[in-house]
Amino acid sequence: MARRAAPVPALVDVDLTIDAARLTAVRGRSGAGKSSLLSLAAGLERPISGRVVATPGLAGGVGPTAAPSTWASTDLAARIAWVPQRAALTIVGSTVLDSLLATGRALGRPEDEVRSGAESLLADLRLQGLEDRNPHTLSGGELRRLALASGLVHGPSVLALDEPTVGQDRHTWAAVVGLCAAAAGVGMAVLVSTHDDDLARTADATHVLDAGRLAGVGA
Ligand SMILES: Nc1ncnc2c1ncn2[C@@H]1O[C@H](COP(=O)(O)OP(=O)(O)OP(=O)(O)O)[C@@H](O)[C@H]1O
Repeated sequence: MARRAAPVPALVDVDLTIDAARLTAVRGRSGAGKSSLLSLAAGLERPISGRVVATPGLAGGVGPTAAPSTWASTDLAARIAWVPQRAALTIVGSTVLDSLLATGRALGRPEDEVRSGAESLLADLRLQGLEDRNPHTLSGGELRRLALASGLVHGPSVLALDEPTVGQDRHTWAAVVGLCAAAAGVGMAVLVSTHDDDLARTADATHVLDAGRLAGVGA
């Protein structure tokens, strides 16, 4: 019988502040802990020790010395958008447009605001013309852009994006990166994990994870 390996922590001693109105990138090798960090920052998982906190001005952070968590007392889903690598997880409607409207409605935004926001996101992300398509018929890159639109449609305060530029061509890459910058520009705390040097160069701050530890600020 195979012996069970001892558990290995995905993150160790991570102390990171994610600022509002900034694009923060996390880089690191495959398996370094980037997705785990995003998942903690988005409140999807709890750390074994330490805390994930949000402050009223909406900086978020992960760290052992942070003040008591306020996430529990807030409408978490409305404040945070998490767009995972497996984008299909975030798609909830029967058509592309429906999926955006459903997300916006579920999070309590007024119908006209949701609709105009959805249409504008589809245009910004070069998805116009695909409104009536079943999301399952989209290409991988289209599906990832739709997931990004779903993350933005309710105007969250924190946007956590796991490798958002994977599968994009030159034009759609520019659309995705432009929207990430625009989200930070309107005050969101945008956190991206990425292997994409060009995306990392556009970030306001870049951190490097190495085997679960923050190994410094990278170029
Ligand atoms: N649910 C889990 N159970 C066991 N191990 C896990 C789990 N989730 C992540 N890990 C392990 O934790 C480590 C960090 O994984 P994580 O997905 O955060 O890495 P990553 O830096 O995002 O990698 P990639 O760039 O390949 O997406 C990896 O060794 C991974 O195998």
